[in-house]
Amino acid sequence: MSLPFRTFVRNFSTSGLKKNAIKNVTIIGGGLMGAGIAQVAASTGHSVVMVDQNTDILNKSKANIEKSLQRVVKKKYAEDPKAGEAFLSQVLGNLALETDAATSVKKADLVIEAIVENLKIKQELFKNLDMAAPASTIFASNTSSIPIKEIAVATERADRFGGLHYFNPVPMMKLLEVIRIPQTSDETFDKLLAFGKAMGKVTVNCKDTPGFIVNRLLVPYMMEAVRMVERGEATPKDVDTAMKLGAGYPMGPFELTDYVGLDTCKFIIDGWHEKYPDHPLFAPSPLLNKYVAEGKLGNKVGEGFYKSKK
Ligand SMILES: CCCCCCCCCCCCC[C@H](O)CC(=O)SCCNC(=O)CCNC(=O)[C@H](O)C(C)(C)COP(=O)(O)OP(=O)(O)OC[C@H]1O[C@@H](n2cnc3c(N)ncnc32)[C@H](O)[C@@H]1OP(=O)(O)O
Ligand SMILES: NC(=O)c1ccc[n+]([C@@H]2O[C@H](COP(=O)([O-])OP(=O)(O)OC[C@H]3O[C@@H](n4cnc5c(N)ncnc54)[C@H](O)[C@@H]3O)[C@@H](O)[C@H]2O)c1
Repeated sequence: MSLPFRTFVRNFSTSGLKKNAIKNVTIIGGGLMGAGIAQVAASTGHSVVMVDQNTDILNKSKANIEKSLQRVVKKKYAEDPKAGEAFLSQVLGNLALETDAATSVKKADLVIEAIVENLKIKQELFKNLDMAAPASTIFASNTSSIPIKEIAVATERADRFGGLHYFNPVPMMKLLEVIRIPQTSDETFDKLLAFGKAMGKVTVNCKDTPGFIVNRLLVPYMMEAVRMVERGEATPKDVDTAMKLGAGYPMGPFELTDYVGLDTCKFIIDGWHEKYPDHPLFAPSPLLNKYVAEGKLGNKVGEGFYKSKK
């Protein structure tokens, strides 16, 4: 539907930039995903506030961002180290750290939640943010598996709520799944799509169905991998080798689980098992549960199915 001319003109400032474009972004959760989202948003000219529970965690998140940025600079500015330094300081200049979520959203155009994969904790967070953020602020969750509508119900802004599902590692994975619920307004959805593109992502439009698109296909594949090992039919190493050399995947399922985090994987499966108790696919995995119980959560703690290289 084409915009009336006067609306078209109103939406553009004299500089030609879209006047209502998302500029100020708050990321709640500075873990694997939140730090990556903050890094890419700051690298693409957005003003970013990254929030986590304490300054120790935030300092570790920032250190991870700097490590990742060094890898980007080494590749992108190999011929011009000075430009690389300028890029690095510009990106870090776009990034602020905050432990108080309510303060962090005062000027936010968009809030992206990337905290633990737990519905009640996400709902509690958004309920509090709903009271602190301006009415115009859009809320989005980076959840892997929880229905966006079940998170949005904790707020009074379902029309300004959507899903932005990024992929790990965010600086390298081009895809962004943009999810709308029935109440998401066209304006909100358009802004989320435009923001994804402004971050350099290729967006796909998703309905609020279990696993959206990628995880709907990825979870069955990865769960069958772990059942194969539980049945004694193959080792994790051979399954990974087979999928890399036989199917051309950059990582096998067990390497990927270490990369994603065994805790997050367990949260996903436990959530779907609770919702669909009779579905055999989501029956808990004794092997995955054993590793999580032993604290072997993957690369982020140095060991999962494998001991981490780096
Ligand atoms: C099996 C047990 C059962 C488990 C149950 C499962 C149930 C739940 C499962 C669902 C989980 C869903 C999670 C989520 O919702 C959805 C996802 O995110 S799924 C994950 C998607 N991502 C992938 O599949 C990643 C696949 N891997 C890759 O693409 C590549 O391996 C890589 C990560 C890009 C790394 O590249 P490689 O070439 O392999 O290796 P290098 O590490 O040497 O990197 C090369 C080069 O790339 C640049 N680079 C790499 N990483 C970064 C980074 N983080 N930041 C910046 N730059 C990076 C860099 O230039 C590297 O060169 P170097 O610096 O090493 O010189
Ligand atoms: N790990 C992946 O590959 C991946 C990919 C896509 C989406 N996701 C989703 O992203 C979300 C985060 O996953 P992750 O892997 O980054 O987890 P993570 O454990 O690495 O990070 C979660 C962060 O949230 C913080 N946190 C928890 N509760 C908080 C609160 N109330 N306020 C502020 N910060 C809080 C934690 O301190 C931690 O730093 C989950 O919903 C997950 O399903 C994960």
